Amino acid sequence: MECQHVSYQYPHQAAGITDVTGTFPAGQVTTVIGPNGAGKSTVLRLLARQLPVAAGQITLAGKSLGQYTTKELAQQVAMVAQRHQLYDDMTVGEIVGTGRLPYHSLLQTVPAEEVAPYLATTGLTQLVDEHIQNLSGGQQQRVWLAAALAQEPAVLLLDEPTTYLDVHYQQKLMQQLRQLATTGITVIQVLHDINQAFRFSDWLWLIRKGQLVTQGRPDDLRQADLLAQTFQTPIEIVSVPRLGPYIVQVPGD
Ligand SMILES: Nc1ncnc2c1ncn2[C@@H]1O[C@H](COP(=O)(O)OP(=O)(O)OP(=O)(O)O)[C@@H](O)[C@H]1O
Repeated sequence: MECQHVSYQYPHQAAGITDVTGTFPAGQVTTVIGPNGAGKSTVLRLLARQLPVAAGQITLAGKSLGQYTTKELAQQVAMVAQRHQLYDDMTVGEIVGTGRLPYHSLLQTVPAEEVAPYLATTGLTQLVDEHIQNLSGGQQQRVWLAAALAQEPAVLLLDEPTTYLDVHYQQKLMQQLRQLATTGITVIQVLHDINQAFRFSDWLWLIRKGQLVTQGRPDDLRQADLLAQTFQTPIEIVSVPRLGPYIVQVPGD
């Protein structure tokens, strides 16, 4: 997936993103990082075509995103959003089944066996008949992930997917996303934990004030000055035994 000179402004707002050109390498995990309000979620929403590009273009497999039909796009791109509508009266199995809808006609019900593998990979098999409102925030987050995986997308977008997860599931999710990428899925996520971003990504986007500061491999972008400038806070890179380089925020003068 690629952005070429992409701009977007929210109606009646100065905010948005400006002239963003960059790539999301296929079959790799790209993480978008940057301060609050930098435009990270806006980028994801443009990639999911939830917002229209105002200038420039986004391409997927060489074809402009605007040229995909809604159904084609739903088969190609899945999004795990930051906030979700809650379907209180739906069970876990039913919600995960919604991910299969782009592959069925409207009147068809989704067979349970189609949903089972995605429940299994997200550890939800035992909760299949549970109503979503009875689940914890972290369990609900896994339901949305399972629904997105059930879409069998070429591109998986995740906006702060670790927010409701405890450290165990955060780690598990990061490993799972890497595993998914090895199967050819292009993973694009927004994370706030910089160290997690550097550790579990193949490619990074640094965004600030609606602009792409730079993109590159984690090893090339692990520079204290660059990160300090992007986040406007003093940063040092220290070495932690068994973990390697670790980015820490240090008190300013
Ligand atoms: N629906 C909206 N209408 C108007 N302005 C918006 C809307 N959504 C976001 N913005 C503005 O656009 C800018 C970028 O927002 P965005 O949510 O993309 O940032 P972000 O980097 O994801 O932030 P955060 O880290 O806080 O989630 C911000 O200034 C925000 O106030």
